[in-house]
Amino acid sequence: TARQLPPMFRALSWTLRGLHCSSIPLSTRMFSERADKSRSLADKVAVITGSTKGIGFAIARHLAQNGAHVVICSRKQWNVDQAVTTLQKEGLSVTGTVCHVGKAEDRDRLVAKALEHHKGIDFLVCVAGVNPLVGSTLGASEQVWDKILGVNVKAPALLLSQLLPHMENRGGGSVVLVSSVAAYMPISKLGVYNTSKTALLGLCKSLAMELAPKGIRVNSIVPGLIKTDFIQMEKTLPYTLSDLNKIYGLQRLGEPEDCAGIVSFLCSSDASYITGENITVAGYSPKL
Ligand SMILES: NC(=O)c1ccc[n+]([C@@H]2O[C@H](COP(=O)([O-])OP(=O)(O)OC[C@H]3O[C@@H](n4cnc5c(N)ncnc54)[C@H](O)[C@@H]3O)[C@@H](O)[C@H]2O)c1
Repeated sequence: TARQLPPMFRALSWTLRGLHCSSIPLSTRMFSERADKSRSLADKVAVITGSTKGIGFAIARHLAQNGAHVVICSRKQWNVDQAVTTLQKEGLSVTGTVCHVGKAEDRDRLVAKALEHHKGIDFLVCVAGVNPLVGSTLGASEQVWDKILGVNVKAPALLLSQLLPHMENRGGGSVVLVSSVAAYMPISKLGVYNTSKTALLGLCKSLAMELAPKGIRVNSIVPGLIKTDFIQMEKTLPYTLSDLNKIYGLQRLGEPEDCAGIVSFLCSSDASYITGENITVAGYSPKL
């Protein structure tokens, strides 16, 4: 296989392989070839929740371009199939399964799917998040509290506890949680969601401390406003882009890809001495 060749021939082999993939768009091929040569995540297995679109999908693509085998998931089979097909057509090593992260049986299925590949798991990236409520915090029903805290906070911890033995088998690993600037700077009418994202910052610190002796690093990213379907509901809030530009230094909303490179880095050995950090990806705000 290409991996058994000396480095110079290996690089040539990847290039030739890329050139033969004529169905893959040139821009994607050039990017994949560039990523293939470094292959910083080669032979690693990554599980990414909520990864069939938006931030999760961008992270899945980036980790796979860096050589990882990526297992994607979300709640609908059709979305999983579509995302897997898109990434496989780009020559990436990706499989997927349906998983509602709040359901124990779905998490079991996700773990089993991930173990099909290398009999071990190296990375967990928890992206799946919900916000069914725009309204007053104290007006939120118990059902709403349970749903938001269940999916956004409890599920990452429960899924990690299921994956942990398989990460330990690999001698360590990296976990990345996805919080939000709402954790630091509450967004009005999203009180329960804000609270869930603040809880994730604490979860990150606690897990980092508990898992450090096992060589498992836990960090979180803290995105600002990123252009995905998730912020459609923000249309109901009293913000315009120019309001936001007063808050965000780089004068633009983020793209899902803005969150992907940092996750790849946090998974890689370049970040081997970084754990328990909450890293803001929000175009700079003096208010954070
Ligand atoms: N877009 C932003 O501005 C922004 C900012 C800060 C944080 N975030 C966080 O980023 C994460 C991803 O959001 P996005 O903007 O990419 O949204 P998105 O709606 O584009 O993607 C969310 C993904 O999560 C999946 N998902 C939702 N509930 C799930 C569940 N119970 N089980 C499994 N999958 C589930 C969806 O199917 C989808 O694939 C969320 O946790 C969100 O809180 C988003």
